[in-house]
Amino acid sequence: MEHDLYSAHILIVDDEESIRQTFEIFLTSEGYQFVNTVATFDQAIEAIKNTTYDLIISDIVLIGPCGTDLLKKTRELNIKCPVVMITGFPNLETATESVRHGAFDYISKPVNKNTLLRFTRQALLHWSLENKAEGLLRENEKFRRYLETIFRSVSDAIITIDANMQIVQLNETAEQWLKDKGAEGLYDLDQFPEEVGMACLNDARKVLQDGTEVRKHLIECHTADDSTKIISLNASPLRGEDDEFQGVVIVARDMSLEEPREINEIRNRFHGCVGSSRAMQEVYKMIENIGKVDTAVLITGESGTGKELAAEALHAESSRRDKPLIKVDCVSVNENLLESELFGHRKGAFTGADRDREGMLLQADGGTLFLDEIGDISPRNQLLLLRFLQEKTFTPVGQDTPLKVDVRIIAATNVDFQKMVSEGKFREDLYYRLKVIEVRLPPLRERINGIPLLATHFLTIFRKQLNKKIATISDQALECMASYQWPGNVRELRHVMERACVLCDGPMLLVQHLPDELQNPPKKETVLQSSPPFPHHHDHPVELFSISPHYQREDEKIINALKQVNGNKVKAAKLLGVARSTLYRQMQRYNIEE
Ligand SMILES: Nc1ncnc2c1ncn2[C@@H]1O[C@H](COP(=O)(O)OP(=O)(O)OP(=O)(O)O)[C@@H](O)[C@H]1O
Repeated sequence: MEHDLYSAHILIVDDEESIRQTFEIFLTSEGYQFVNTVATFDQAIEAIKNTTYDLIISDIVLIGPCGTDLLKKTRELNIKCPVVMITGFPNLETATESVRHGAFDYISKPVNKNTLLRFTRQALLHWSLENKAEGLLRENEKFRRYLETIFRSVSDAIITIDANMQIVQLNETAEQWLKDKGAEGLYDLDQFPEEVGMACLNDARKVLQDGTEVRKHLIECHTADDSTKIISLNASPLRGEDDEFQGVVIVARDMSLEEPREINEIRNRFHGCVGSSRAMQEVYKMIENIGKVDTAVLITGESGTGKELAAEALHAESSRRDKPLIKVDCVSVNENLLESELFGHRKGAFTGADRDREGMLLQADGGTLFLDEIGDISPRNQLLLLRFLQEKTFTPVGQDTPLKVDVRIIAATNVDFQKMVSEGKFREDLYYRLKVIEVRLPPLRERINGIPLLATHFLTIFRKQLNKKIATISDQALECMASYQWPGNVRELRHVMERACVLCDGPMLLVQHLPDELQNPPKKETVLQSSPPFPHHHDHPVELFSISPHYQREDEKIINALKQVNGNKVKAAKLLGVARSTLYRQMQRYNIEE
């Protein structure tokens, strides 16, 4: 903020040269970088038209039209920056009058340095706060429009009812459900098919009484053409700012339109993503919903969690799917070249620019631009990107006129953005603009239920690639995968599976084919390995190390095997299906005597 104040543009208007000079010196010596001075009303108007000023300081008395005329003219030109008047004693009346006309304040002559600096600072602080408030308003408006788009575009009927059971709002789908349209804009629950109207009324009353939601109320609805529809209703209380009850929102879904998978709800794949964990179901649903709207999206998640795959899925879910998806890895492009890479350049714009170059934004016109590792871009590129998001226009390096394109931006990062913003490394305004919609990809350790499916997916890929006959993965190997922390996430799992497939020559992928760090998970987690790690239903967190009577403890298993073969470790290892080295390690770990 302090820093911004000094880069403000200040215009001094005074017909006395000595005053102009003194004011300019006072301000520039304080650190203000852009101070311009003019002598007359006409010169001031000319200056205002050429430059956007943040503050105008004008003498009331000028040769020709006066300072108050200048004030009025600026307002006519829709310039809202603060105007401070300078006045001599006889003109005090005019000065107070000008404040009534919208001047920020006035200073009486003679003006000393401290007074000038104090007024300048106050006016600029006020202006900066006002701009910030306006920015927030604009953000709010954008968010409102975004919600409205969703409200309009969803295929569920959304009905809002006030505390008197009167409909206050319907979305388009709900309007289509009305059997009798009635007078424009006036709706009643009676206008819906009878069963729907009644169910809405009853659910709304229940919400009103208990103050809690009614979820998945399934009703039959008999239509005019004698078919039966199944409608699922959800009713939630609508509360105002101070939590007081304002009504009920009912979301009704025609289940007969649903694809069977949505009733069943678990999806194992979504575009290129594989994963059945609950966390990934949320991600799929989110991508499906936001694919349809055009807002910028920020994908966050640790390295290797599938951010690029998510961006591809988002593009495929959008109406832009037949247009290009252009990907830029912001860290792999040289910082200085990124600007021309994104925005393009004209021949001769810089040394080495020997011909015009079309930037990625232009290539993505009509489609999507995926900016990977956006946290790493320079402040200048952050600014240019912000401008593009605000205005949808950009200017290639070395060109005067801006170009307009229709491109959706999807950005991804694996760094803690909020921290970068608070450390001043990333622009807050750009951050907020990007994060209106955020898709967070959970790290692999938070979705261990999905590991068997992913591992099998990679097994299928590499088995084919390497021409192997590996049919499956042992439960113990899966247990090791479940208790590992996966710093490299799915990418690391992919590598682990590739390596294991190379090493494995039998029909089953075993613990011995896994890297050491997976075979030896941290001590506390290896005390017991008993129940199978993955229950058949995927939607409950897995209890990895509970004791089950059907499974022997690992140390007992080893002792028994050793007993059976009279302590012969080669034979015992074979019996247990592990490498001899693994057996030695396990014996050490469990303190089993030779
Ligand atoms: N859900 C998934 N299903 C199948 N493969 C996946 C999944 N998630 C990630 N992968 C695979 O893991 C690797 C890394 O994925 P991706 O490049 O999308 O991750 P990222 O989050 O963009 O990584 P980084 O932050 O390092 O750029 C790729 O080979 C990708 O195909």
